[in-house]
Amino acid sequence: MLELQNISFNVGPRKIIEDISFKFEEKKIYAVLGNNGVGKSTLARIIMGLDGYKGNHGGRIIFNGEDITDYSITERAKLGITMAWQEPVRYEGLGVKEYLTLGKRINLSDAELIEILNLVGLNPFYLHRKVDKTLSGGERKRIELASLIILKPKFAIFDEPDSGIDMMSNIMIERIFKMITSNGGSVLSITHREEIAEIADEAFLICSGRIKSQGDPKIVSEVYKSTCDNCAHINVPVEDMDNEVKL
Ligand SMILES: Nc1ncnc2c1ncn2[C@@H]1O[C@H](COP(=O)(O)OP(=O)(O)OP(=O)(O)O)[C@@H](O)[C@H]1O
Repeated sequence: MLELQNISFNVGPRKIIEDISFKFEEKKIYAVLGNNGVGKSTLARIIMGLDGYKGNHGGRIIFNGEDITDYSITERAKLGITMAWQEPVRYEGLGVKEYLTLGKRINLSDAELIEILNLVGLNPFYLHRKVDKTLSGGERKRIELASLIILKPKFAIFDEPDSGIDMMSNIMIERIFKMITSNGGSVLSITHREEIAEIADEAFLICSGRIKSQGDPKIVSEVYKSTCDNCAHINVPVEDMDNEVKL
């Protein structure tokens, strides 16, 4: 469904991502694990086609048989490739209901909207709030999650899905992911938390820009715990690892 072919990404002489290939299948949940600075978010930005991360990774990205390597972020969004952004909510001042239904362009009843608000941990009262500065950061993020679910993405990336949100239980995160897969999408969740990775159907572990382990999330999570805690490879450029340079 979405295939990464030989993706590499350098910043100056430093290799951030080193020849990553991976096939994501339809309606599945994936998790990427890895310590700080190993290249997880960089990979997400490459998939999204963000400025500075498009056309300079040497590989190809294929989505449902279409080569989207040179597509802009907007063209990818039109195909349903999306990301839960860290700095959510763009339309200040709109009512939550208008915001979630894109100004009523998406036809959803109040009952359906309330069900989605409930899924992200907000009570029905929020339907009558405004998307403005009176919302807390966590509330904004939950509303952004609700809007992402409503858009029925084909490929949704969550960078630390619970960041900035208290009381976002694993069960809640799992329900959000499963709602997306039941609508026909796939999920890629970037996380440090093994228990969130274990929600996935398949996980992979990145170490210094390379896939170090992939497969059953419980096994990948074990590899993560046993080899990445206190790892000296955090932020070490790949070429240094190759030369076994000690920090
Ligand atoms: N455009 C860029 N310019 C300079 N350095 C970059 C750029 N993009 C990524 N990096 C560097 O690449 C490395 C990997 O960054 P990335 O954000 O992908 O890490 P991560 O695995 O997501 O880490 P974290 O868990 O801390 O979010 C970091 O050292 C980062 O500073």
